Amino acid sequence: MKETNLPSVYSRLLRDHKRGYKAVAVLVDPDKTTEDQCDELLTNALLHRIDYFFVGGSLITTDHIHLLVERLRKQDSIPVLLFPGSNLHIDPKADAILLLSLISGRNPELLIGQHVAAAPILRRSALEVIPTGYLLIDGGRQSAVQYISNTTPIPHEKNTIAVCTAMAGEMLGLKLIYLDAGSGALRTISPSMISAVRRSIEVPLIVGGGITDADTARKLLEAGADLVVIGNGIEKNPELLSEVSQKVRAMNAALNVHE
Ligand SMILES: CC(C)=CCC/C(C)=C/CC/C(C)=C/CC/C(C)=C/COP(=O)(O)OP(=O)(O)O
Ligand SMILES: O=P(O)(O)OC[C@@H](O)CO
Ligand SMILES: [Mg+2]
Repeated sequence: MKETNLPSVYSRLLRDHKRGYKAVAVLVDPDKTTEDQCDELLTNALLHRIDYFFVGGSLITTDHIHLLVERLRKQDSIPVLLFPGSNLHIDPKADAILLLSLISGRNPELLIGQHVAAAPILRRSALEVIPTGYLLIDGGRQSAVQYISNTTPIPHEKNTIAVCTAMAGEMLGLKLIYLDAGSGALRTISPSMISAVRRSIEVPLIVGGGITDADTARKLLEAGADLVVIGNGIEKNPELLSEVSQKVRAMNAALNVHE
């Protein structure tokens, strides 16, 4: 791992969860981001004090994930986390990897199979591995993850299924729960599902999919998410980054929780 003054990524997530700090991650899709766009995004993210970069996609067809990770890691304050669609998306230069297990689905390859193949590579790397229970929730249209993973998302309004799945993931030892409505979702995860899951687990909770305005980000964080992830929304409207950051910083200030 790079020499840095930051605590490890997971201890930062856990500490922030315990003190009620609300955070924002920008999802960088290697297929949709040129090197110039990446530099611009980095400048913007530093200016507006975004908390994390997630790098990944369900399918990556270009080969510059390594270049992007390298560029994003030219700074020390925003950790770069791999958000992999498969075990082909491992870059040893990132700070950490969300080792996703797709626990809402019943595809053994994405529950444990790919992890077996990835294990020796991860062990040899200096990447911080964060075991993550990944739940795909219906977001109103078929997402890339749903198609690629060949799994059925949890229905939008079935909070109990999401709660029991998240609890089982936590009991199995997963250190984060990620509720994803899918990239470009027409509707985000509902605040009621977020609060129900929040009340049932102790580990930090990540929520993403279909967030296109700052007020929605605020509502999902208020419902109990610790961290919201935004990809398409910022790709389509770069101003959203500063809007969300302002809103979330105001929330943290009102809660008297400091960066
Ligand atoms: C064992 C390792 C290293 C990896 C396995 C990873 C697993 C189990 C993944 C689960 C399912 C999956 C395909 C998740 C991908 C999540 C992701 C990176 C989504 C980002 O959005 P896209 O789906 O690429 O959206 P766009 O269509 O907007 O590009
Ligand atoms: O691109 P969006 O819709 O913001 O989704 C982000 C992420 O949660 C998808 O896996
Ligand atoms: Mg993608």
